[in-house]
Amino acid sequence: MEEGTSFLFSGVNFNRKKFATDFSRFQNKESEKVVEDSSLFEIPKSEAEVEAEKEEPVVPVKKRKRKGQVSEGVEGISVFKTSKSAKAAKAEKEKPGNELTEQKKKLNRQLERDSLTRKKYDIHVSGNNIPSPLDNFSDLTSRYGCEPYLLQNLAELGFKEPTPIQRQAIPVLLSGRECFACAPTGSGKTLAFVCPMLMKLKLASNDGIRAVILCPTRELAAQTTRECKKMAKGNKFYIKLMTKELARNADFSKIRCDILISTPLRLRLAIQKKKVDLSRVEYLVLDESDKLFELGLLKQIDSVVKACSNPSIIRSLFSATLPDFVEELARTIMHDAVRVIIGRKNTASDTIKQKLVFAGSEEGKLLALRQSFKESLNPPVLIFLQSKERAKELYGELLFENVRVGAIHSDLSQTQRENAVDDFRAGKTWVLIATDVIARGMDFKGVNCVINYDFPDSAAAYIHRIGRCGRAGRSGEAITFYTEADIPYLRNIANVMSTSGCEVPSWIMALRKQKWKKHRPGRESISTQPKDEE
Ligand SMILES: Nc1ncnc2c1ncn2[C@@H]1O[C@H](COP(=O)(O)OP(=O)(O)OP(=O)(O)O)[C@@H](O)[C@H]1O
Repeated sequence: MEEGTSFLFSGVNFNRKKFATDFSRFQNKESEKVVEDSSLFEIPKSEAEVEAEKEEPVVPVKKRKRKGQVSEGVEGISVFKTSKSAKAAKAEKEKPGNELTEQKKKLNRQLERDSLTRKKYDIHVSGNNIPSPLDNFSDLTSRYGCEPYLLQNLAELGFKEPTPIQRQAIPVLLSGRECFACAPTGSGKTLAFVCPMLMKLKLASNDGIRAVILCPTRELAAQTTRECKKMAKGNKFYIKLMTKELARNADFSKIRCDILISTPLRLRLAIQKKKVDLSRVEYLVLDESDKLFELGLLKQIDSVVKACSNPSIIRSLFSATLPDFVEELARTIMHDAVRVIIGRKNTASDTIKQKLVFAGSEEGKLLALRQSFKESLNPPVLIFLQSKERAKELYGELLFENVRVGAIHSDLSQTQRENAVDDFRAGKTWVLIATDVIARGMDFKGVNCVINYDFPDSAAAYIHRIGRCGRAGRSGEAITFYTEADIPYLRNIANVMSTSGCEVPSWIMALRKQKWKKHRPGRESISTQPKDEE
């Protein structure tokens, strides 16, 4: 099917042989018509159906049994029905009664422990037979045979304890389950998908690309590549970042590559040129998945997912914001996926102090910014604007102040963009003026303050922008300027603020909630020049 007309993931083949038992079950049900092309779509079950299934003995089919799959951790009583073959269940029945009771008791104790751990770390899960969360990183060895190099790298990075998303998402992925995960910004999602990936791949091989990570921007792809390399230190994996040059000219059949990290556009280009074979990919991650599922990127994602045709692939979606439509879309393509949510969905990190400031006008914003710099400039500071034109204007205004300022937006060359990020990371610049190009995923250590000079164009954009500070448990401050034009959308941001425990004036909470389409009002240019001189 040509990409232009395909619906997302419709190119993934239904493996009838592999799912023969399931398929025959569908065929037997007169009430359910199976449409061949939609076989991968998971139709949500009604409560009655779920209840009925509880009563019936479940056909013991293991759909995605993989080597080394561990199922010691379970969610709900269904484990007695689903995780054992009929033969094993019969044998178990024949065991002396007390042994069976002991096993059940043990299992129940484990379930209780899992549930307490999840409660403690605010982990919310749904799905069948969910593996137990990790108590600590050494569980990776005792439960999954993790190689020492990985634990050593974790220790060298100073990671003593897994973060909540790591506690649950790592065992899910290691058990061969697909997963969609939502956890706050700066909560360690990268390691949550990189660690199981390295453990699954075990060693470098000549088999071609076995893992793909897709990121929405080049900067994030480059950062993820660096993180992967850090975690893989001591193992000889070939980890490649898809550059423009590689996407255009490289023949991947001639390049050793175990793990490929790319933006969707570049990978699609390589696929179209038939220079990359993704049929052996065992592990696919869509990072910042809600961004990837936005209209502009959907076609590119579609072609990548189709090209990853290995039927036993494990796909996972990670983001700090997971709108319902992405979940719904994901459900239709993922098989027996586990959903892992940390805290409440679509909330900001609670370590960020958030503030709304009425700036009145564009001129007011500039005055407020200068004032705040004068009173307390606490670098590093990130300032977000709604367009590259406005980012350039503000850069021009601040350049001659006594502040070391940098800028990043899509009009800069690749090298200039890299330099802007590197200089900010190295502390050469104190203030980085940016568009949303770095709003997601970028991990700048120790950003103290994020200023939304221009009001964000969605609640998700707000959460990601301010999430550049307050990472990995550190505190941070987020200031959002607003003008009259932004007032209709204030309530949406106020909701995010109050959910994460920040105070919001009651008049804002009393505003009507708006259905929010992208909000990018025309704004006066940023300038201190009196208007008649312009
Ligand atoms: N177990 C851990 N202990 C301490 N720090 C950790 C741990 N895991 C990750 N980190 C650190 O936390 C920071 C944030 O991690 P990461 O960039 O993966 O966050 P994220 O959840 O992907 O954020 P975003 O939603 O913004 O993409 C990084 O600096 C990372 O090194």
